[in-house]
Amino acid sequence: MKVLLYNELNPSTIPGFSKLQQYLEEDNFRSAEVKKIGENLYRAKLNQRDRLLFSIYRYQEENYALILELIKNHAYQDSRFLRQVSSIDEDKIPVISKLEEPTGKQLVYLNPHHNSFNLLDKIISFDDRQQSIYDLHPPLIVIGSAGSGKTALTLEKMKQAIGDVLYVTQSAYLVKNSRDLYYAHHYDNPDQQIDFLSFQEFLESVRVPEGKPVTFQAFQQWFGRYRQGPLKDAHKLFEEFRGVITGPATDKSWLSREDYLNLGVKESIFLAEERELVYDMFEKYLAFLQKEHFYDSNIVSHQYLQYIQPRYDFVVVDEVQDLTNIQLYLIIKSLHETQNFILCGDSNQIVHPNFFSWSKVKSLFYRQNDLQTSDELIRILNTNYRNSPQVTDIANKILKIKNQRFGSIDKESHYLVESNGHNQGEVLFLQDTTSVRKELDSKTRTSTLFAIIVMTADQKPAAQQYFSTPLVFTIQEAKGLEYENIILYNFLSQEESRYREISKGVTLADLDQDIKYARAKDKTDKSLEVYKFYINALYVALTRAVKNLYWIESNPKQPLLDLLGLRNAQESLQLASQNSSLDAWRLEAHKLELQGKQEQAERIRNEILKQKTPGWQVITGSALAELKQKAIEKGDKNARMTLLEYGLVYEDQSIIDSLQKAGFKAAQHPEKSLQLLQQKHYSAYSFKKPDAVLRQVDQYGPDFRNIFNQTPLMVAAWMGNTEVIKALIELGADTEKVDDNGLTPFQIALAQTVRNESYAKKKLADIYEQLEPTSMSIQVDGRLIKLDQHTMEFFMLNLMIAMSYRVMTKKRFYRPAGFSSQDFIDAVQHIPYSILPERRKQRAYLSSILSKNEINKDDKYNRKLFYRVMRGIYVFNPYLALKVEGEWINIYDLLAIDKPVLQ
Ligand SMILES: Nc1ncnc2c1ncn2[C@@H]1O[C@H](COP(=O)(O)OP(=O)(O)OP(=O)(O)O)[C@@H](O)[C@H]1O
Repeated sequence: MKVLLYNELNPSTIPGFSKLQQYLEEDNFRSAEVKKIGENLYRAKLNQRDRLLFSIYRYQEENYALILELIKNHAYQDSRFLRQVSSIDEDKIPVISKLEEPTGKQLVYLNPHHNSFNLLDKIISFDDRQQSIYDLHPPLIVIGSAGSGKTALTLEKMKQAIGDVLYVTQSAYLVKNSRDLYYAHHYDNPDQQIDFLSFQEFLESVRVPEGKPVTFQAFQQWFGRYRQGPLKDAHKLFEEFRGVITGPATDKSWLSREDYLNLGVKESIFLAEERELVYDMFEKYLAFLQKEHFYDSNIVSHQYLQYIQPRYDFVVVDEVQDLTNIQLYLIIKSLHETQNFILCGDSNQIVHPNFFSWSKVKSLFYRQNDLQTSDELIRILNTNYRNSPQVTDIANKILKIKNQRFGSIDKESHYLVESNGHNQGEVLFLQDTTSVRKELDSKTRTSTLFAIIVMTADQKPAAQQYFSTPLVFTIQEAKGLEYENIILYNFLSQEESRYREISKGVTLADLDQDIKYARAKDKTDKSLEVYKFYINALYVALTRAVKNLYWIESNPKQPLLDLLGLRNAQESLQLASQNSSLDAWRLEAHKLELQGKQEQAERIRNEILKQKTPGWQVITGSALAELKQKAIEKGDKNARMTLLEYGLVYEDQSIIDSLQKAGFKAAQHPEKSLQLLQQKHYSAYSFKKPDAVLRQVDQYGPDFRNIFNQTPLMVAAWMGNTEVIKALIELGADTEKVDDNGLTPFQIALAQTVRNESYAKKKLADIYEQLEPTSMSIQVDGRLIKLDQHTMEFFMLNLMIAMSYRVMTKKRFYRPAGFSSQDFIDAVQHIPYSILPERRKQRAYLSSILSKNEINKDDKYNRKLFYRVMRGIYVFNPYLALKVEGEWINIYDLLAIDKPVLQ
């Protein structure tokens, strides 16, 4: 077999590597002393002490050994790839003499010219073009179609950066995805400090703006009042405000009326005669923002130019085409050295007319600095790793038509795409007949692998009339999604005249030629921007299909379809029935929710999962106040029992005390009552098998609240039920919800760890990673800081929250109450090595984190988490706020503990 090396490894630092390499190449497993120690994980022996860890993959009928890691001195516990394997007794594992059969693990692509590979969530071998970009120094602009590896490449490139690094993009979903890819397989780089932020978070990290960001939904609601006027299209107006009036200028918050009226025909989506009215509306919009406490991120970006300080050594901006000039400008201002950036994006994917062009981006940078010439700055990726060649072929034809008809928007936006071809599929062109619709609907309605895309929200009802799947998207919603199969429903027939206009004058012979850089044929065409939207929309819609495209049109005889080679529409089709499990649907709902696609997620929950709202009353807020009154003042026995249970669940001593005082007997024996409580309410969580809990989840969804306002994940964490936790996480249970004590499931598990040695030793290692949120958003000095899960500050803050109730209560007689290093030492003593290595449990280390993050300490990385009340005693910074379920809340209010007064 061939041997490839992970790019982070240096063979010259691996003792005896060449000998071992030779053994592996000769398939001589015996001499290499290969042993299988995990799922597709093998170790080979370098010498008495050191081991090499590798995986075996196949590519084009050949086996490859992919060397992942050097294990020094038997220290398997430090391995990035073996975290879940608690201990390895090498002597008990037999040596494999040869590889028995093909491993079945296939690589998508392998570059024959390289003997190393990169790794994110999966193995990546860069193609030549990717590799050449990977080898370049910033500044760089990476342009490429959807699925060409822009994100993968830039993330790998980011690993080379040193110092303070920012990854920023518009979509919060993409941020989370990229962060998870970056740290996949426990990647760790001590030379960098990275912020993964959405643009909104980036703004908040400069200063948390007052109010909430204005959303299209809020805008649309407000605009509804003006529907009677001549301007009818809320979306178009919103785009004009954001993309034209507030977005482009960097020297003012918005264009004056005069500037706006004087814009050229290609700089606005409204006709000259409409602009007065548009500007009138814009002024009303400004008043609306102020009155309703919304903010427009463009306007705020401009205001923030006065506050922004250089603080990053390296910046990556992903999907840059979704940002406006002023937003990008603000980001650049956060760099110490202007050239240390990578931008990536794809202007063919713009489905809102924001007048983005690469030349504008370039000129923004040139104004900043004398950067290199444009050709050096921009690199284009053109192999597509996502779509089938059949889909890519149609996508390329669309790019050619766009180029022929409108010329190149700029030199950088015209390129064709090659398919990597590992996914084969087909494009089916269908007539919009009853039989086609029925066949498609009946065979795909319960499949998560089929989605329908229409152009606008107005067209959704027509599609929904015939297709009952919840997965119906407008083009705006479909951006960034991908499905194995896409159904395009009357995409052209609904807008026939526009698409006729788009294909006007383009001939089949034109499409035979290669794409070339050219100006538009008709330079005075006023509607270029509008048409660009339609052609981009089509491009985005069909490139959502990973494999197959089902293209249905009521009028299949259209010039554009002709050009695409779609001529004889089938009037019927036969499909095999496609069904997805309920679990697959649950995951789909979860994924869509994370991406902000509430409508489809709700429909899945209501129509497919048939989730119900629980019939019981949840005790929280006013219901708790009523219960207290009924129990204590009115002496109602049932109420007393329920209140006692509530008090026990939340360890609320004041409730238990008051019930004792009121003479309620059960309150005299809390231990016994706790046992009874568990039997009564948590029996489903006491079985190893998760079935009983999952039956409830089937009914109410994974995040329903029980009567004590706990989600299933909180209870499972409390009980330490590993299997239930795993099952819930697989179904997408939310790790960031909080209970009435303000604790997340992760903090509940930490609290149990502190109080229970066996929980710490036996349970925690299995559930820790599942429960741990990827980050925690805190606000200090009016700025957002995102504490990533792998920082010690994240751990200490969560632990302190988990202990707060007990420590603050236990010590309430000592003044002042607070945490000492000893509290932390006690708390972490039984935590397994895989979670917290010994060096991080040392007093000196724990004290250093406390003191480094004390509000008055002068340290660049001071997160100002703690306030020192006296020597060695710390409490939370009284001004610290946490983002809980989207809202900022002061930590003392969240945990309902007394706030200290600052000296
Ligand atoms: N050389 C490669 N070998 C194998 N897989 C690759 C390679 N390059 C990229 N991929 C894979 O292709 C998929 C698409 O890559 P990525 O998400 O980085 O594309 P993108 O250009 O950022 O797409 P989009 O614009 O849709 O976000 C990913 O799963 C990535 O791992």
